[in-house]
Formats: sequence, structure tokens, C-alpha cells
Amino acid sequence: MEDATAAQLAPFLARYGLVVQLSNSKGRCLIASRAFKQGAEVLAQEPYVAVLDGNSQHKRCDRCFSLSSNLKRCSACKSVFYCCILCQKKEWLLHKYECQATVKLFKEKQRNLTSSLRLMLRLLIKRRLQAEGFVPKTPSDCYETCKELPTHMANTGEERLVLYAQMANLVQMMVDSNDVKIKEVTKDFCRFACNAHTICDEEMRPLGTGLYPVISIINHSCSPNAVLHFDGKHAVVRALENINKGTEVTISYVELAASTHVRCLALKDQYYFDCDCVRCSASETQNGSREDAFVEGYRCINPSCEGPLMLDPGDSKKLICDLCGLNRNEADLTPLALEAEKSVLEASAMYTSGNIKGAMEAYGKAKSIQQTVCHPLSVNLMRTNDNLVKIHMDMQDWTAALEHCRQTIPSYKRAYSSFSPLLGLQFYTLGKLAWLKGNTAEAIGALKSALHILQVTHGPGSPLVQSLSSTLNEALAEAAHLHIHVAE
Ligand SMILES: C[S@@+](CC[C@H](N)C(=O)[O-])C[C@H]1O[C@@H](n2cnc3c(N)ncnc32)[C@H](O)[C@@H]1O
Repeated sequence: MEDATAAQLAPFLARYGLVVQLSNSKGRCLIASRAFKQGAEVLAQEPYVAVLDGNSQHKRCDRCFSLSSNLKRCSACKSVFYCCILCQKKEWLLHKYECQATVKLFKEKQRNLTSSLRLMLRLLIKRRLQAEGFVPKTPSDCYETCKELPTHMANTGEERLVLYAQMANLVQMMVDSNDVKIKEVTKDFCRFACNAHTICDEEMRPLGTGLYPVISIINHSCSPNAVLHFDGKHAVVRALENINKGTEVTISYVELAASTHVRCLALKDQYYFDCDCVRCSASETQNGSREDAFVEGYRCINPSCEGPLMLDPGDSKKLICDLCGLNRNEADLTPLALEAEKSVLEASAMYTSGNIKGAMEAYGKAKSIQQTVCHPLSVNLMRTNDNLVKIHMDMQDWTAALEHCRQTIPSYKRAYSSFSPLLGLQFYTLGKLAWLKGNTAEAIGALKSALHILQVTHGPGSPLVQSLSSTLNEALAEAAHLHIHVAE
């Protein structure tokens, strides 16, 4: 970071107990200048710019991102919705220009704005209004701070660069301004790609994208000590463990329930770096590769053995069980793994097109193949079970949903860290399903586990944690009334 920006940002960071340091391999890093307790808020920020995605645009307010069943549509562009007149009025200063550009794009090209184009348009509008003094500017909320984030333009492939340049062209046409330089906008598209964050609801379902100039300074680790959580579009970083003074704050950029190989590919493809976090470094050890074999590997040929299959050092075509030493040919497994993959794709397409029964059968077929091929704790089987939970919940078949959900818990525990929000949410689903089925003791156990995790990741005041606490209290009251024994 140039000294001027770093110095200007320092007071904002000092309020939280953070400083920026430079590292040769990672660029800027955010370092704790005091200790943070597990669950504490490390940093919070509003986005510089944010957009709702296509699915959420008609369900949430474009300004505050809150859910509403009574949204009012902008009568001019007809493409954004607000929860109240106040939100609409407050947004008008920025939306006025976006509105004109949206109408122009539709008139001239018969095209609607995509999320990425809208995000860029918002960046250009806000940047101009701040430069002209119509919108206030602070060091943590200005284009200059966004501009310090890396673009990795030199690493970006030709095809992607051409696409970004075409998108920049469209933006230039929409705003009809010579101030908009194609090269600069192309660079900003590159910047979005490796710095913008997916905004999620409390249940970690994506609802939009935002650029958070300070939060984006936080680097990645596959074993992070902090997590990003959203309240609407307000982003909060919480400590997943006690963070000591002088320690780098890290979050995860990718899905952590994946083998080292898969995580590293995703990081390289989007963020252009080779991860050397503790988890990735461990993959080169026997313990680390065993962990990968559990998460994304095959199962032993002996159905009663739960050992993971590792590469046979004596024969590269063979896999050997790490527990009992039995061999299995990779060539026998590949066609079955492909068949399972095909069934999963078919199931997903059927689900999207509304053929729920077909999807249920196809996921059922995938599951039975995966049970013979994949390790019982593998993420492939876990995802199929998750889809079956979702489908059975849609069909209000709580018994089947509960059964599939129970089966996911051991793989969630293996694939995610003990304070992962996704593990917490899975316990919450298990607790709710067990409660619906009248399994009070099981519900209490799962809800307690969920609360233990989600209080840390979401904070005790979050609406999700509040509603979880009240379900747990209801279940505890019922257990006391019926003299049901509850394990501590
Ligand atoms: C969102 S930015 C993080 C802030 C960035 N370090 C900076 O200087 O502004 C993402 C980029 O930071 C770098 N980065 C993040 N985590 C890293 C890691 N664990 N190892 C190496 N580079 C990392 C990569 O260049 C990545 O594309």
C-alpha cells in the first residue's frame, strides 16, 4: 500500500485493534495489534458497492438488502425494488444515474444489466459523486482504497480479459462519458474477480456481491482464524478462535470441504496464488494425504472396513487401504464414479426444472453407487445426502429428511473445522428435524451443538441465534416436563 493510503486507513483500523503489514508472498496482511477472544468482532464494514443477485433482486430491498413481501419497484427502470420510501429516497442520488443507464442499455441493446455490470456501474457512479463532493468520502469508503487491492491483470487469461474489455465497452456506452476509460474499467473487473465477496444470508445462502475495501485486505487460509458473516450487506469478521496480538487475521475464500488439490486449484484459478497454509502444507505428509483421502477419496473394497484408499507406492494403478492393506484397482472405480457423477448432474437438472420426484430417484441412485465407491466420510456422499435432505424437506417428509441429515453429520465434522458456520447450520437443521419428529433428546443435543458454534460465527445477537436459543429453550422445557434424560 502506498504510504498515503496506509496512513489514512490507520485510525480506522486502530479502532478495531488492527494494522496492515506487508509480506513478500501475500502482499498486504491484516494483523491483530491486540488480542481478540473467540467470537469477538474483529472488523465490520459497509460495502463500497454491492448488488443483489438475480434470484434475490425481486425478494430483497436494493438498498438495505432486507427481505420483504411488500417491495416497491422503481417505476422508471423497473429493475430494482425497495422495502420502503425512505430506502428509495436515500438511494436515489446513486440510483438516478444507474436508472438512466439501465433504460439506455435496454433501449439500445435490448439487454438487461447483469450483476457484474451493475456492480461496475455503481462503482463508477459512486466514484464520480465522491470526487464531485456529492457523496461523503472516508479513507475506508473511497475508490482510492479499493484501488490498492490487487488486480492480477498480468495473470489473467486472454479470454477473460477480452470478456472484461467487452463488458467495459458496454459500461462506457451506458454512461456515455469520456471519463470512462476501457482499460481502467477492465482492470476494475479484474479487481472485482479477486477481491469482491459473495454476500450470504444467515444460513450462508448467497444473495449478492460486494466490494469491501478494508475487509478485502484479509488474506486466505484453509485453516482460517476468522469468518465473514453478513447482516444484510453489512459485513462482520468474527474470530473463530482466540487471536493473539501480532497474529495475521485470515478468512477462507473457498469451500473448505474439499481435498488440498481441489482447494488449491480453486485458489489458483481465481486468486492466482499457491496456498502454503498449515492445512495445505500438511497434505505433503502421510497424515495430510490420509485426510484428503477421507474427504475426497474412495472406500476400501471390504464393506466392513472404514479405511481410506491411498496410492499404492509400489503400483500407480492400484490403491491400497490405509487400514487393512487390501488393494483396489483404480480402473474398476472410475466408471462407477463417473456414473454417480452423471446421476448427480441429472438429479440437479431435474430439481431445477421442478421434477422433484425424478430428482429424488436420481440422487437415490447416485447415493447407492457412491456408497460402494466413495469413503463413507467423503464430501461427494455428503453432498448427495444434503440434496436428499433438501428434497425430503420440500416434500415435508421429515422422517426421511432426518435420516439423511443424521448421515451427513460425521462427514461435516471431518470436512469442516469445529467452529465452521456450515457445521453449526447442519446441527441446527438436524435439531429442527429431530424436534419436528418428537425426538426431544436428539433435538436438544443437536441444537446445543449448533448454538455452541453459531454464537461464535454469527454473534449472540444475530436473529438466527436468537431463534435457535428459543427453540432450544422450548425443547429443554419439554424435556423437563416429560422427565426426558438429556445428556450434558
Ligand atoms: C482479497 S486480496 C487480499 C489482500 C491483498 N493481500 C492485498 O495486498 O491487498 C486477495 C489477494 O491476496 C493474495 N493472497 C491472499 N491470501 C493469500 C495467501 N494465503 N497466500 C498468498 N497470497 C495470498 C493473492 O494475491 C490474492 O489474489
